[in-house]
Amino acid sequence: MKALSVEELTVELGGRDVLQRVSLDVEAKDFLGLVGPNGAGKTTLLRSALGLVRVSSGRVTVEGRPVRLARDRVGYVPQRHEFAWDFPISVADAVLSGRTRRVGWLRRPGVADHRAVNEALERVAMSGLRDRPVGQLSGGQRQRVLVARALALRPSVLLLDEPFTGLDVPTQELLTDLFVRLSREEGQAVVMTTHDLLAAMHTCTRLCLINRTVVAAGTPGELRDAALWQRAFGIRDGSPLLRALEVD
Ligand SMILES: Nc1ncnc2c1ncn2[C@@H]1O[C@H](COP(=O)(O)OP(=O)(O)OP(=O)(O)O)[C@@H](O)[C@H]1O
Repeated sequence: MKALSVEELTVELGGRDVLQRVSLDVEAKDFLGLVGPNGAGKTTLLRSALGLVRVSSGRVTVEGRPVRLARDRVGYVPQRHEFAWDFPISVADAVLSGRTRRVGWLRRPGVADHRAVNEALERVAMSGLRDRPVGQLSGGQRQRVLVARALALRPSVLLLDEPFTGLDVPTQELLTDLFVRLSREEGQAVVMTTHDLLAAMHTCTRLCLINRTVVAAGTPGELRDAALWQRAFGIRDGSPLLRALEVD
């Protein structure tokens, strides 16, 4: 069974098709890089897998079930600016809030919830800052909190929206190692949007080039045709990017 399956998905926003007949399968153990230019519909695609956007046609399923029945199986790391950092809560409580879909708004968190929070904080090396108000964190620390918040749900699909933006190299490496381990060793499906194409080529097991529709998908080795990248990004022949990507 596919961890995540997108079939002929069309999404209309503001009177136009932002996604047009997008189809994509993600298996457990995949670390999929979703790449494309600004406005290509990457975030919209992630949000569709969370049931946060109205689908015009097509469907999205998680482990064979419609997303509305599988919300507790999908962890989401939004772009950093989307989180309410001025909310007066501690790191541990922010991470615990990731369990809401499992705990519900009314039930008090139990032992399993606190254990999941502790484990998630450890995985992003943030245990030492668990009582710190989130408003006092640096950008890299905030990103690690968002990742821990998604992991606290123990999801089978982890969706990451530009997780490396503005991070220093050690934090990028810590998170890259974590995402690789989660997918390859622990069998989660990880889907990441990114503008860092070189890093995606090196770390992702598969890439999907998207520009409102899927231009190409495959392993990095299968995407060595420069024409695909030119079509997805609208870049010219001989662009330095094509050389950097070593495509021809
Ligand atoms: N709520 C909305 N109403 C109308 N249009 C929207 C809405 N949300 C997004 N869009 C439009 O949908 C398109 C795709 O946006 P989306 O954020 O999914 O792209 P993206 O690939 O993630 O872009 P970026 O790389 O810049 O983050 C854009 O043209 C955007 O303006």
